[in-house]
Amino acid sequence: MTVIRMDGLRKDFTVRVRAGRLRRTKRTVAAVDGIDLRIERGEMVGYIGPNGAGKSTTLKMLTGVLTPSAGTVSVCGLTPVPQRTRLALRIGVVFGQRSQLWWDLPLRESFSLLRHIYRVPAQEHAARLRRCVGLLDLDGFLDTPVRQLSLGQRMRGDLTAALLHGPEVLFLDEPTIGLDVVSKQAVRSFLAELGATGDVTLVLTTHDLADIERLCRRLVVIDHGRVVHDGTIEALHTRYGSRRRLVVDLDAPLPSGFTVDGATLVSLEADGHRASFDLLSDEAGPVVARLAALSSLRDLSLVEPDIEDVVARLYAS
Ligand SMILES: Nc1ncnc2c1ncn2[C@@H]1O[C@H](COP(=O)(O)OP(=O)(O)OP(=O)(O)O)[C@@H](O)[C@H]1O
Repeated sequence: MTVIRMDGLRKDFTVRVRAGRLRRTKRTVAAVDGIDLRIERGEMVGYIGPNGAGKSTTLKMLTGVLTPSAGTVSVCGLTPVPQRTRLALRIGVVFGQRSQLWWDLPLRESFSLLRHIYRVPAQEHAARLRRCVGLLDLDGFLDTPVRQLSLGQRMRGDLTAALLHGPEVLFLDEPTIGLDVVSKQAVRSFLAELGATGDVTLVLTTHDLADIERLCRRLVVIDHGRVVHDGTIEALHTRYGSRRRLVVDLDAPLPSGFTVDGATLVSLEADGHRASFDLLSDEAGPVVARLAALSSLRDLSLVEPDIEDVVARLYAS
């Protein structure tokens, strides 16, 4: 079932720019420039792009904060701006840089207020809260006022707050920004668990590609307001010719200019005792066997292609 539809979605902003010392003229910026996208129920989609690509503007149109300049958008069968109140009951929103919690209230009381705002039956609320408290380890700070929480604790609180009314779609804008490694892991594991149920559709924008690798099967990359890639991370690697790298430590040095079927030598170190090869196919076995026949192998490791590199190449192209 399709839960998010965008057809020719567009958002233009009019900005004033300096034209000489005193004069200013108006210029139109196409923040989102004709996006067509379908997202199915239960999908976990990474929505990424360089700074200013139009990610936040898209999320704002999906959540009913901004009216599109052209095109149509629907989330859970609703049109976000005119049906914003109804939509709020069906979606959850987490902005890493902003909190929807009450600054002076302990977390527990913020959650209780949200229960009343969303009119969630007490039992349902208690069950969801129990689950979040368990998975996000909130017990130690449920009674602490939000202003005294660390960023990681606050983010865990915000995630819980976004889920207590049982949304069908969760929009996350930079959910791990500024978090320490442990909190990042906690947030990622929690989202992975949430996504694994298949009930919640997740749309995630982030500059941290480890979030995407951990969580998203599907990656939508936008640049200058347009979709430049829509598919799996593997498809992105294939498109950019990313190769797994095989690094071997050998007893005898390899001569420079050495060739082996199935791989390309990319570097030689330690007087030729350590060699790195880009594998030309998914199978490392035959190449390893050929190398072992030449000289005894002391050690070997396989390095997966780095998504950061691929995405940097995609942004640059
Ligand atoms: N309210 C606004 N008025 C004018 N221009 C805007 C406004 N909001 C966004 N823009 C412009 O629209 C473009 C897209 O901005 P947007 O915030 O959606 O990008 P983003 O992909 O979320 O970037 P970032 O990764 O930096 O958050 C940018 O050129 C930005 O300057």
